[in-house]
Amino acid sequence: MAVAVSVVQSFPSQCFSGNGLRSAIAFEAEKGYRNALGRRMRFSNFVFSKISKLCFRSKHTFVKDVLKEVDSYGIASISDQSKLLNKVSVLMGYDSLHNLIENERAEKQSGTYVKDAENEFDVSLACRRFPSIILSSSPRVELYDGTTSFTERMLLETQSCEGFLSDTMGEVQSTTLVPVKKSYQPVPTEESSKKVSLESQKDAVSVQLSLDSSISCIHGISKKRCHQLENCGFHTLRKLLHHFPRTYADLQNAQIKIDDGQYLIFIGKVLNSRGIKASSTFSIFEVVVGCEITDNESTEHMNDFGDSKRKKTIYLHLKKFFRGTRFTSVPFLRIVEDKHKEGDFVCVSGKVRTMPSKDHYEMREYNIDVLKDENEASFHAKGRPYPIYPSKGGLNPNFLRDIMERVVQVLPVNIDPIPKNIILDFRLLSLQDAYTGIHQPKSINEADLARKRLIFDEFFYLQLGRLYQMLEGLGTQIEKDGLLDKYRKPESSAAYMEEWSSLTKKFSKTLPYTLTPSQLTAVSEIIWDLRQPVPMNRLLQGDVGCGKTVVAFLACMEVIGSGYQAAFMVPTELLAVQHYEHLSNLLENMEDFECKPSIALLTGSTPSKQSRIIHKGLQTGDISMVIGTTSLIADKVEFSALRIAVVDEQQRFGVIQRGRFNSKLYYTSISSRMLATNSDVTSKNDKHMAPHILAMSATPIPRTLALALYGDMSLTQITDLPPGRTPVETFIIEGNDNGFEDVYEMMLDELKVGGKVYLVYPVIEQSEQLPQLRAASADFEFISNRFQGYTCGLLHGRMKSDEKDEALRKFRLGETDILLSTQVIEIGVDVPDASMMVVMNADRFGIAQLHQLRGRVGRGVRKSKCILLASSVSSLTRLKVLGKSSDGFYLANMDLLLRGPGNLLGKKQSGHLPEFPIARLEVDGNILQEAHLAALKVLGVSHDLEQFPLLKTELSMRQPLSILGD
Ligand SMILES: Nc1ncnc2c1ncn2[C@@H]1O[C@H](COP(=O)(O)OP(=O)(O)OP(=O)(O)O)[C@@H](O)[C@H]1O
Repeated sequence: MAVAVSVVQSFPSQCFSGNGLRSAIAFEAEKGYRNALGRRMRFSNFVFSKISKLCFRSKHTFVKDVLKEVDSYGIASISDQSKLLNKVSVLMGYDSLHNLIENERAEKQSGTYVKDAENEFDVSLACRRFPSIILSSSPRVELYDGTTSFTERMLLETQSCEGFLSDTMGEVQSTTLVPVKKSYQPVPTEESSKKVSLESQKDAVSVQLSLDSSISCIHGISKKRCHQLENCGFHTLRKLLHHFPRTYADLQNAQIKIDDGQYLIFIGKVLNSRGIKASSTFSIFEVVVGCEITDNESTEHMNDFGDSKRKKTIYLHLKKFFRGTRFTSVPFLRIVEDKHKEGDFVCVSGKVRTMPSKDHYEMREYNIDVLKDENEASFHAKGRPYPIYPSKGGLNPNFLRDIMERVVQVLPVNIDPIPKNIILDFRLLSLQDAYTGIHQPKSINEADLARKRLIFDEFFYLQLGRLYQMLEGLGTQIEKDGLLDKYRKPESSAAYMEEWSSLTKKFSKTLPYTLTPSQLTAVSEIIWDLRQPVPMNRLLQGDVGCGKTVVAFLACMEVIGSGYQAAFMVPTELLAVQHYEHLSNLLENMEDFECKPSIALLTGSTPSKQSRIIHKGLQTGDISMVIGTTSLIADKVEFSALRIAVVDEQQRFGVIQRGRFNSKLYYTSISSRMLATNSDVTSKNDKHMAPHILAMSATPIPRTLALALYGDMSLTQITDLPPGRTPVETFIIEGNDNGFEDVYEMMLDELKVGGKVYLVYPVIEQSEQLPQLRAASADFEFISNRFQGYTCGLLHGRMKSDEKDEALRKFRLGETDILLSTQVIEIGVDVPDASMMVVMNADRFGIAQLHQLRGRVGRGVRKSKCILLASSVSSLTRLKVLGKSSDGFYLANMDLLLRGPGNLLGKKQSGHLPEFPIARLEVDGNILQEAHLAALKVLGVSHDLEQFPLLKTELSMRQPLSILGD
């Protein structure tokens, strides 16, 4: 008997459910036995092949025995043949051979017979054939004769309903992880069955299960389901568990008015339950729950006692559908019926669907909890968050919820790689609790805590990985400790350095203005960093026009003063030329001719002969500083001693491009060529070192984002603007006929008093697809005619670089009064006396982008204005934020919140932003900071993570370690 028991459990009927086999057996039993030997042999071969093909554990003793018997079927006696067919029928989920034959007949007669795998019974058809129980109008459907056969009892012994019920739409495939019960036990109640199976699973699996175990080890999952999950990319438990709920339905306690599709929670009594065998492979389970609901708000129907609450009873029809012959067996249907007995007090939550009969509602996605007594109701009535998963590959949401529940229940406790003290210090949930809390929360608070822990993990491993790689690149323990210290206290990581090199001092004297306090602090911080034994990796941020360029120039002078070289990389040729001219002008004013550094401009448009000369000069060290575009990082550009690389508008470059400078190493022992310096930059050790990197960002990046993008960068911020700047007056106007007329009037007024106007367009040419967009080229003639007596210029990305330079030069020199441009001027263009900007179709630009554009005016002492023309009334609201604030950090934060990091950073940069499946940078900044601290803490204890092998493994699982900058 024990053998039979284990077999029933281990070899699900699904393996034998093909109608072909059933028909063959039915035919053989009815017509066969007396068949000719050859025919019987053919039948036995057929059965043999079916069983061996379908049964995944054909080595099991019982199956081996069955196969042996099948093999000798052709020569067996009639009674043995009959016994064997009976055995195979039972294995197929039928009560007996007789039952199999009946089913075959019934299905053929009812016309529901479909060949083999096509035997899919339509749910709606089944529902029509077996309408819901409408109390008092239809009696309880009795489908069974009430006798429980021996085989049924066997099934009762070996299967708790739980396995079946949770795999609502699939058949069960047992795994070795579940212990087989050897002796008869009473049918367990729901509570006890759950407990026993959970504990035993846990014990059994804890040794073997890990987050990266295959999903096939989930108890009771069918092969079909397994494939389905794998096709959706859920190959491991981790992958599956990381399919997080999109949201949680806020289960409301049901009120008098119930709308279709609402997620509600009800307390009520089971009035009826039934299991229906709709076909040989399809069954329906229905529970009817009667709930009394009150209307707390209504005061209309006062009763005799002055009770203002209206009450009524509604009926919930909870339905589940099962596919597979095993689920149509009498014992199974009995068990599911008995799970919810008449009179049971239950709490039901889920999505309601209205039914044609008044006050009757159907629920197909639901949770049901049997309550001990009425006292428990108040606890449940508070509502449990109901996870709603993002759809994936057409997976049934109920199935997803069920499978998550099962996985969560068997997760071992010891899966957490993060050390216990970090968990305690940062008040985190354990990983196991976090997975439970996110998929099966008892309250929203629990879901929040779980979410926090999982977000923490996303950030933590990112920070840990980055810091780990940086530490690996450093030689000594002191350097490593120094680096960690630096990141531990970012605010005090740079000391104020008053002592500048003589070249830096001389250069600062050539400036036509005095540096603002914030510029001074920034220069000093950078100079301090330049003198550290580790390469600097610093991000210089500041609002538009705050004067970052000069700070970077001063940093370059500091290294040039000690005999090293500097490179200044910008994203456009326009900007390279502008910076080159700016620096050349400043250097011209320098009195001491002797120490004047030689500078060069290298862009894609530099003639090749001149490029060769520049390459040579950089190689020999004759050129101290080069300004250029990405041509600077070309392999053929070799430096004699590159000590600092400034990357302006660094968000326009990828990590790889920035990282390329790291390969341009220099030897720290190089002798100082500029003897005038008294700085102490050079180290005594003769070793090579990567250059210092000073990145500059014009789009202020919120601290959170900066940390996520460049967790390895120190931050310097310029917080004030040069004196004399008046805030740009911003107008937000709807771009209709009247709006344009007003704007043209304002432009005329500005031009009359000698102002210069930028007109910014979203596109160069008019497009048929987007006729509402104003185009720069198309408008040129119109604007020229409209503003006769004033000259117009055109600037856009499709022009040749010398044409662009020329257009900008003319505008700067006042040869043109109006510059029609696209967003090419957004970055870095500096024409201090430009006093007005009009942005057409301003809603096409992001808030941070508009702030950048607006920053092109108001860069001098002239009072400036910026007019944002909205394409429609609806877009006015979003733009109004620019009218209210001129703080770039605030606006960047707003943009981050409104449009997310991808849009704020632009395509290129956001491509380098790691993916965070659950975290949202715009709101989870504080968790990122904590994760950063935690990573520092861990690495502080063990630089190479040798003391935390689990963390190291997890880290390499999550992000294969790669060399920085590549
Ligand atoms: N301390 C200062 N006092 C007066 N003017 C200054 C000062 N510092 C810089 N400037 C001037 O302010 C203008 C803007 O400076 P700069 O181009 O360096 O700004 P930026 O921060 O790079 O701005 P953007 O991000 O818009 O490119 C320049 O014309 C520069 O000469």
